[in-house]
Amino acid sequence: MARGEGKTAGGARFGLLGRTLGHSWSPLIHARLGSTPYDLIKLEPDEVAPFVRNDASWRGLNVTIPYKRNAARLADERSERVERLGVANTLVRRPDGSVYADNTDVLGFGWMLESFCRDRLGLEGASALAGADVLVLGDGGASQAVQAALEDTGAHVSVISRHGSDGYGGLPERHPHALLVVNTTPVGMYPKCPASVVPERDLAALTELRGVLDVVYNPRRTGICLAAERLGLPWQSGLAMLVAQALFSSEQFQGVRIDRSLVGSIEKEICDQTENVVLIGMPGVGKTTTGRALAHLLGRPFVDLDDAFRLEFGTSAADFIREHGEAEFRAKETQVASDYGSRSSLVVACGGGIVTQPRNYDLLHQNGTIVQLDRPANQLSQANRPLSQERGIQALARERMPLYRAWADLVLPCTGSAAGDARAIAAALGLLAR
Ligand SMILES: Nc1ncnc2c1ncn2[C@@H]1O[C@H](COP(=O)(O)OP(=O)(O)O)[C@@H](O)[C@H]1O
Ligand SMILES: O=C(O)C1=C[C@@H](OP(=O)(O)O)[C@@H](O)[C@H](O)C1
Ligand SMILES: [Mg+2]
Repeated sequence: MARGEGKTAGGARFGLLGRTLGHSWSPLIHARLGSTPYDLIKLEPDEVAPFVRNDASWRGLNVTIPYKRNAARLADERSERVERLGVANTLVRRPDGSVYADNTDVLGFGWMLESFCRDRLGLEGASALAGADVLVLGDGGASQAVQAALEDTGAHVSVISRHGSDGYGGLPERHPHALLVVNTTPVGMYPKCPASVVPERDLAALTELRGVLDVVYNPRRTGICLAAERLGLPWQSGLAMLVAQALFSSEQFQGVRIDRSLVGSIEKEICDQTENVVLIGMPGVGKTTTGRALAHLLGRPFVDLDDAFRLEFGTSAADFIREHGEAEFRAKETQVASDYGSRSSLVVACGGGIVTQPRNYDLLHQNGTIVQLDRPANQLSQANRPLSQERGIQALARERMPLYRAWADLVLPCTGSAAGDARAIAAALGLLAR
């Protein structure tokens, strides 16, 4: 039996049951909710029934693929939601030893939908969706939970899938009145990101669309969320659903009501921890130096994309440009940006020309807050910067300053010390220890 670490002998015990469990936020979330110790429990199919039925050491379990059906079947009693869907993500061992199954994915999505409708769409709540057209993308397990929560609102739900009668082609023609789109497919999930199952032009053509929800939470902005953001539409990643389902599970594990405002604060804590800070700006402005200082301040890994380029291709960015020209450099620079942009919790310093390629924006913003360092052009270092030397700083600034501005979530006028700039960025992003 390949159990997770931290097993407790005969005591209260919580955990996530699955077959292949990579990194999971659930232990951290449940620690905040009071369900500890919370382990990752990896079992082979033949181990699941004996563990669930006979191992008296666990008190509460979350269950993930591929065991949600087993969980529903193995329970002595099922909630109405589990009876309806045939899948459970929550098991509770009662004092008499019997096992109760619930599905808090439904409740978690319901919570996310309710707060999205209220806080982002300005509606009275999800019940205001009654009669509205909602498109649910995908027809797998997550889709079942989303559909169940939407049914309760009275919305008119259309399930879009590859194999069903209602496919992905021509959505704007078939569903011209869609008000909300919910992605339940794994398309766009790390590491194959950013990606979207619906092209941006089709979202743009849905003229009554008010918002986009995704159940995927890594990266923070999937392809469909990035598209929504560009179209000026409210969007929400699946992190809210993840935290909310954990809260509803934890309530059942402990048999108490838990403060609902914890959903927002835990979600924010995870966002703050995982979102990359990405520095852009003119060559010589101080991205590399300030980036290193910021990483040190925050205790995070630092990646300079020019260093990563040298590691990957065996030559410095400057030498590569001198030898092969700029166009070839840009193609390779995008590969490097794609790799590091999809990771989490990094401080990333870009090369000054990263903004010349529009495709790089989604790669860096999917998981990152973009910060422009700004200082007067006459203060910029030009040493070993072939493009600054050939084209002149003023010409580069004319071309790039509007792009830096358009990409930046935050513009930082440099103060004169890298450590001071690092502190100013951390403070502006709310990342200093509270
Ligand atoms: N805050 C700062 N104040 C003064 N000089 C700085 C500052 N940050 C960086 N420098 C200097 O400016 C030059 C360019 O910095 P660098 O971090 O390589 O910029 P970039 O990565 O944006 O091209 C380096 O010589 C560095 O020591
Ligand atoms: O401005 C540019 O086009 C470049 C800037 C450099 O990075 P810095 O901005 O860190 O100097 C490096 O990526 C390459 O020489 C190209
Ligand atoms: Mg640099």
